[in-house]
Amino acid sequence: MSAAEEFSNYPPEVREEIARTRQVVSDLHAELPRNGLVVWTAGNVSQRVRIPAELGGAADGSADLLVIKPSGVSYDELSPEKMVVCDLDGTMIHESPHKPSSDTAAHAYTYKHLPHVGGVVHTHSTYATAWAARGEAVPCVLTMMADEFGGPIPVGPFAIIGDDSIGRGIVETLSGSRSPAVLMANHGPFTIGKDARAAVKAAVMCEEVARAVHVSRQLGDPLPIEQKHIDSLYDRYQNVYGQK
Ligand SMILES: O=C(CO)[C@@H](O)[C@@H](O)COP(=O)(O)O
Repeated sequence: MSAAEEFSNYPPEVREEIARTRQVVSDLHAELPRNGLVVWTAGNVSQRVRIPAELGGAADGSADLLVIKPSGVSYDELSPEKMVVCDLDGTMIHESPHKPSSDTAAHAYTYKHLPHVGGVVHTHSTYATAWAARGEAVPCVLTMMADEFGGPIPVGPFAIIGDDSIGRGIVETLSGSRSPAVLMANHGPFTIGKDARAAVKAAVMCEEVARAVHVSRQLGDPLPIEQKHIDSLYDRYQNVYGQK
């Protein structure tokens, strides 16, 4: 079935955005093993497909879609055509031989309740998951943490996969934080971003700082950073750094 037939109830502009997003999400999954963030098929990436009101969307984003990987498929077998398209209730909106990721409900809940979020990533990266196993937030003791996370990386509640309890934990925890990452207790990191690439970057940085702070704590007590310095570092990195 062609993409046009697959999503024939959507206007051409939306079908084109779905196709583009499937390519983006498929390609970004390669970043997870490349950065050492996953083993086997653990972990997943999704991106929101924004549907503007003039094309049949809702002002609050509730009619948007999400594109996510198929559950349990090896990273080297992923392709745009295998990416699954769901509504923000986590329900597939097309015929596919593939079931969506087992974390689809968590991704969908996050998009539904955080309209600014355009990408979600979940991994089981070793050091971030070790902090999650202890239910301890990663303290903001590195300038890189102030840059990317604007403070500590918070811990979310223990939640069982399969319904929206993980999504609720992500939203409740991140709604009160500048951090784009949350360590779900006993499970692992979930990250958010303006798009999937930003969420993948947050996952890479989350693992890096979790490792660095862990190593530092083997040597002694890391030095705290004053809040005013955290705020100025965060502001610079978010608004000035790079080619902005
Ligand atoms: O954390 C879990 C399962 O506990 C999942 O993220 C992981 O197994 C990946 O599942 P999917 O292949 O995305 O269905």
